[in-house]
Amino acid sequence: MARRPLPRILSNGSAQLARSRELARTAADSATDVLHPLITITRGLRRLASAGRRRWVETPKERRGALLLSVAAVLLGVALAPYGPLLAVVTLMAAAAWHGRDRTPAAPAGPAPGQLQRLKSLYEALVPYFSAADDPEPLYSHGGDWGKVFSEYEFDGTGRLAHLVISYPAYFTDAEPASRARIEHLLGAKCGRGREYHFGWDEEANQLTVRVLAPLPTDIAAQPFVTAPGETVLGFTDPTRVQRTLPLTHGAHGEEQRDVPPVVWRTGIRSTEPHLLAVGQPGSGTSTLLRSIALQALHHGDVVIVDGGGTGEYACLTGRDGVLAVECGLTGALTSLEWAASETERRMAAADRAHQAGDPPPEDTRRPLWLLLDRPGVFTHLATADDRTDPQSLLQAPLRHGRAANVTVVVAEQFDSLEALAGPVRQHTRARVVLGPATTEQLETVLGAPPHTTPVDQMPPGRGYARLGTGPVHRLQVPATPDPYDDATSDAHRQAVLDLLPPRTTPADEEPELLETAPAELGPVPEAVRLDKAATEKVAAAALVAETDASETVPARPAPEGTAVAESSS
Ligand SMILES: Nc1ncnc2c1ncn2[C@@H]1O[C@H](COP(=O)(O)OP(=O)(O)OP(=O)(O)O)[C@@H](O)[C@H]1O
Repeated sequence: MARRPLPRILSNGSAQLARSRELARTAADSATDVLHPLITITRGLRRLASAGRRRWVETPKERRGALLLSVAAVLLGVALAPYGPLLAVVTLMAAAAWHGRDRTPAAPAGPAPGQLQRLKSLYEALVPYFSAADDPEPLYSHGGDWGKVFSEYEFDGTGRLAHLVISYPAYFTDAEPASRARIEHLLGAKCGRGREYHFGWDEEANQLTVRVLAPLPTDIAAQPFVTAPGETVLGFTDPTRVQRTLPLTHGAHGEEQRDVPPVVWRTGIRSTEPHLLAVGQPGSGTSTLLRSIALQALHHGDVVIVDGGGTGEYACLTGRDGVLAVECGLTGALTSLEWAASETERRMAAADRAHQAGDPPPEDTRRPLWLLLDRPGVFTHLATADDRTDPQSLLQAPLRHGRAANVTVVVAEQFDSLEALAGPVRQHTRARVVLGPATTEQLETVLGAPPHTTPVDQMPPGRGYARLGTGPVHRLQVPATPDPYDDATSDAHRQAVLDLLPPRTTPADEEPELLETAPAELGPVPEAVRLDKAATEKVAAAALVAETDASETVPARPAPEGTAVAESSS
């Protein structure tokens, strides 16, 4: 069947439309030019008329007669004088043209004097970095033309630069992090401290775009986030790199709503960063991050918490549905992690058997299990002193096989104990978070790349950076998820956390005896899934390992020690 051509209006309609639009615009511009004097005179007449009306209204009633008489006398004089009416019309038109002129002040043609001074001094500061002695046509030279290199600039209400596009010579080594860092440091200082700047290097066009970033919101408290299973919200960031937004409530009583771009971490079978490491100075908010992750994880999975800090920051989770253990001592930590290691192996073996039989993985291998370790370095030191097993050595199986077995490991550690982290922990935690104040070197060591933003002078708690695998470095603000048992916690935040806690399944006073059982929906609790501090699980796990011959599913190959953190995340 022959194809019929489209009607001309459809085939080249958009070109015609554009042409007609252009014609209409030209006609409108010409008409405005021609009619401009008429428009001015009309506007002037209107202004004169309203001035006359105002004068009439302001004149006291007893004097209005005299005023009317004098106007009539003037009109009569004009009418009788030779060329009077003509002269009167010309005078009126001239007065209307004068009063009708456009009085909006013309926009300044360039920067204001203060702004000009800022641009000039910024240009001068960049000269040593962007010039070379043997450059025959230097783009930057002392006393040179700043207009050639600052193609766009914008100032904020306080007169400080808010946006700037800088051209630089092609020979500048913009691929070298050290060269970039020098320029970014200089611009951060010259454009005004106390703000965060984003630097966009366009290596192809030899252009650097500097943007001032708004502070991240600190008023977002813990709340149910609209995410899919397997997604965890680490915190919030700015919209420059993240397209997705989450609808959130905020404000003192959660009365306001807004959409905020989140940093979402995906875990489970398809995750490329199945485990996370969070690092910070003391008090930077890493425990809060772990609490926030635990509350989200409990929607779909079970959680084991090992708290090396020992300050009881996770007490609110003890005995809750899905919380298998909250351990603050070395013995308990070892017991729980031994169980977690054997549970990982059990899941692997069960899934393997199902694969070989051509069946889907059994239900009890699919429920996510989360191992949250806060400051495991403390237990490592204790174990070394007492010549006992390092709890971190028990993480090998969960770290190596966690993705397939639906076991996720999250470790929080302080900067000064980073060397206490075992090799496998550094190697397998490819999702990274740094909270609180940190030097560029520290950020690079943990994240594997420097952030494209300048550091903040005053870091609020829970502020930092996140990087998932080899992705971009995001600014991060963790939602406020404080310990509800802390006296310093505000009522609104306490209530927000309490609302998210699952119901208690174990009376608190039974905790020391029996920590937790597996959730009811898994059916009868298999021996290996019971976490009983009286060491029942050790026996059960040992029996299970013997039964499934774990050496087949979990290679006993020791993890490479001493892997640099930077290497593992880049
Ligand atoms: N995202 C956040 N929003 C608001 N406040 C926070 C946030 N994160 C932490 N804080 C507050 O900062 C303080 C320290 O937090 P947190 O205990 O989590 O820090 P930490 O890094 O675990 O320190 P430490 O190991 O010394 O306990 C707490 O008072 C906490 O409420």
